[in-house]
Amino acid sequence: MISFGKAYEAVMAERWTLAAETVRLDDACGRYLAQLVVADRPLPPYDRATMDGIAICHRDFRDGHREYRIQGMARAGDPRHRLSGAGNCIEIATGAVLPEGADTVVRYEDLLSSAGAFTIQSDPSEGQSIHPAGSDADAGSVLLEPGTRIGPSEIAVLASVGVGKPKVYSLPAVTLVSTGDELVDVDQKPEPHQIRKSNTRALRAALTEFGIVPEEIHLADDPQIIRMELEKVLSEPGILLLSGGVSKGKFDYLPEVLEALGVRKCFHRVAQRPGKPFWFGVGAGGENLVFSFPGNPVSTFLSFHLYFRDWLLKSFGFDNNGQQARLIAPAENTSGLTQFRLATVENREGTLWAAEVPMNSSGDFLSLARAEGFLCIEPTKSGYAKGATVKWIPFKFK
Ligand SMILES: Nc1nc2c(c(=O)[nH]1)N[C@H]1C(S)=C(S)[C@@H](COP(=O)(O)OP(=O)(O)OC[C@H]3O[C@@H](n4cnc5c(N)ncnc54)[C@H](O)[C@@H]3O)O[C@H]1N2
Ligand code: MOO
Repeated sequence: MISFGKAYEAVMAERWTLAAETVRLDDACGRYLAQLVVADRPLPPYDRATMDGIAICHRDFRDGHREYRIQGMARAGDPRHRLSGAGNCIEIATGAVLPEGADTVVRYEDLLSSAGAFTIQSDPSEGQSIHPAGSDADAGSVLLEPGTRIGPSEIAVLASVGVGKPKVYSLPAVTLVSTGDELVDVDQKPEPHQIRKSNTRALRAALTEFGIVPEEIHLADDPQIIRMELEKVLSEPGILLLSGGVSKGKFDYLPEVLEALGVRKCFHRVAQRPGKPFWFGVGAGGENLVFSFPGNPVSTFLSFHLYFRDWLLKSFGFDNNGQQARLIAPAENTSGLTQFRLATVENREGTLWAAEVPMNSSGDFLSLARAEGFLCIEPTKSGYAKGATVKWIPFKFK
């Protein structure tokens, strides 16, 4: 059995080379950029009016002009207009190009309208209500770095500079494997001695965060079938996420079958609770990583977030190991195992404060729905005072 720290390091040390592919912009949300994105022109590309009103030359105002004759109307989408002659103005819409010869915009609220003219009733400053060309970014400047997670705001940036098919990191092929003769599908009515599969459903849902659509198989508790099915999955590169069948039961065949199929065991059993029987290995040629999670629902769920999610983020270039929370109440852990305890958090002035959520056992998946993440409580003789800072593994995001 190895320590949690060593197990975590061993998983994170596994490198996975991510290829790149292009996707449609509308399919890019949640993916990770594999290219540099630069401004194709200054942003904004022209001096842009930020108010509806009139465009004037401020010198005219300084020279004492208060009434301005309307020379025309600049709408958003019009080519640049030209303002000429002292005491003239051009009406302008928000988003329109500032006319040549104008340097200031005065909003309608500060104007008195009369036939063919506007009178300024405020004291405008030179250059007001203009978003100057290039003030957000110069042409050629870097807007997004490779490794950036593409969210709605990054989509806006990509769209604005004309990247309609961004290059993103390819997603690893993932196969979800459920094991056990007691399991039936969600749409089946379980016999009294059966339960519905929930682990694979939860992991499939968790994978949507990354846009990963996994393959799925179920293995009956039969070593021959397990071997045959896993051999097929291992013949293609990819990640296997298994749940169940790795502890010490008479029907827990996975560790021996995986090794017989040439998957090198990196470790089996971690000094942690839940999740102790976790088995992790690397397939021949390094083309498969096998995360064989303990079957108890909380163990599978925790192990996925603790190991697989951080490993995947690391493959995209992120170190996700730094999240912390402070304990609302004192805690103890003299078990000698790293304990992961369910909790909810409250953000108080930028600091997360965590309150533990009771859990009956690692079979109590209902408790997951009441919590927002796991606290990592390392074993210690001295205990944790109220306010102590510990590692925090969130799985719900407000
Ligand atoms: N003698 C020992 N027994 C056990 C030990 C041990 O160290 N010595 N460890 C215990 C711990 S800790 C855990 S966790 C479990 C893990 O066992 P397995 O990984 O072999 O998992 P299973 O026995 O197949 O299943 C455990 C439990 O979870 C349910 N399960 C499994 N898959 C699903 C699924 N897809 N959806 C919903 N529920 C699932 C399964 O029905 C079992 O109730 O071993 C302890 N035993
Ligand atoms: O991993 Mo087991 O979950 O400690 O119950």
